[in-house]
Amino acid sequence: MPAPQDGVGYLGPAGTFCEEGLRRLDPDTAESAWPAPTVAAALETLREGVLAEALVPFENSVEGSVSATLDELIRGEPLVITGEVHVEVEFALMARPGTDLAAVRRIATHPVAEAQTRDWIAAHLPGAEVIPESSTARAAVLVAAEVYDAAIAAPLAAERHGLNILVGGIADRPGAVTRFIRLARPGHIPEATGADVTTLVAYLRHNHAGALLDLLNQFAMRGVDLVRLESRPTGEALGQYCFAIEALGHLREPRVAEALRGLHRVCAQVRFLGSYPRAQAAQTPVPEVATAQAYDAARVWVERLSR
Ligand SMILES: O=C(O)C(=O)Cc1ccccc1
Repeated sequence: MPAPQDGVGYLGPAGTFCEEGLRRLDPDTAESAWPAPTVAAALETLREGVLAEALVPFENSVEGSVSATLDELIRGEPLVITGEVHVEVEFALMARPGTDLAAVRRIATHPVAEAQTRDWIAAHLPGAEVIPESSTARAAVLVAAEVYDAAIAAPLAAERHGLNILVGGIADRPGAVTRFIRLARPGHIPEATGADVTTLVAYLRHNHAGALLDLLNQFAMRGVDLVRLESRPTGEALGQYCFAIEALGHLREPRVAEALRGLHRVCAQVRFLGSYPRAQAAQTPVPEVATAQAYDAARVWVERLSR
């Protein structure tokens, strides 16, 4: 199935957790959305201008970053995040009708799902081999095609691909949440809501003592709360890293804009990856000294002084 012009893509095939996320975020477009074979294919199609938007996994509460997505955002042509959705994932072991648990030798699944069901597999299927696939639903498709004995995927995938659930709820830590992000080409920034997050990638200018502290200070000095900081290899040489940063607030809030100006001064390079509403829509508390009014009053004061 080719990607629809100006449509929405997601990590497919049908029955992924990503499809569940899209249904929650945008039920109207979910029906006509394009199931991309990989995260990279979804983003490439978006960059080529065929798709208008894509929804891909970004982070999991147990496993951490989905590095395939983060690295694509760090390295490829710039894209921006315009929204996010959190999905509570439930893992089930599924097989073709007629297969019982004792016959399961080869299990396919996505690496994030494998990491969250490892203890269960070791306890219940100690001899089984686990094979990574590009998505949980792709694993289910390959079980239906008799390539593997069983898949670990969402119950929705069993429904979509004619499999039976052998055992449900097999997560080692129940209640894991995956965060999916909605991506577009740069050009549109959602309005500030007061409950927003800004995502960036920054490269330090010099590797001197305190370089990372200089970067962090840009946020601390402006009362901007960081909610994620992660180093990723730049891919250029061993020991060279960039930092993926997430801060509460929106580019159009003065304290965030000031922090970004500061970053621009102290960093070798900064890539803006979007300001968008948080999935948990609690309003971000802003210190009195960092409100838009406080910044405005300070700007007016300096302007007056220089007249
Ligand atoms: O493979 C999927 O279904 C995805 O959407 C990616 C994923 C895999 C495992 C946990 C959360 C998201």
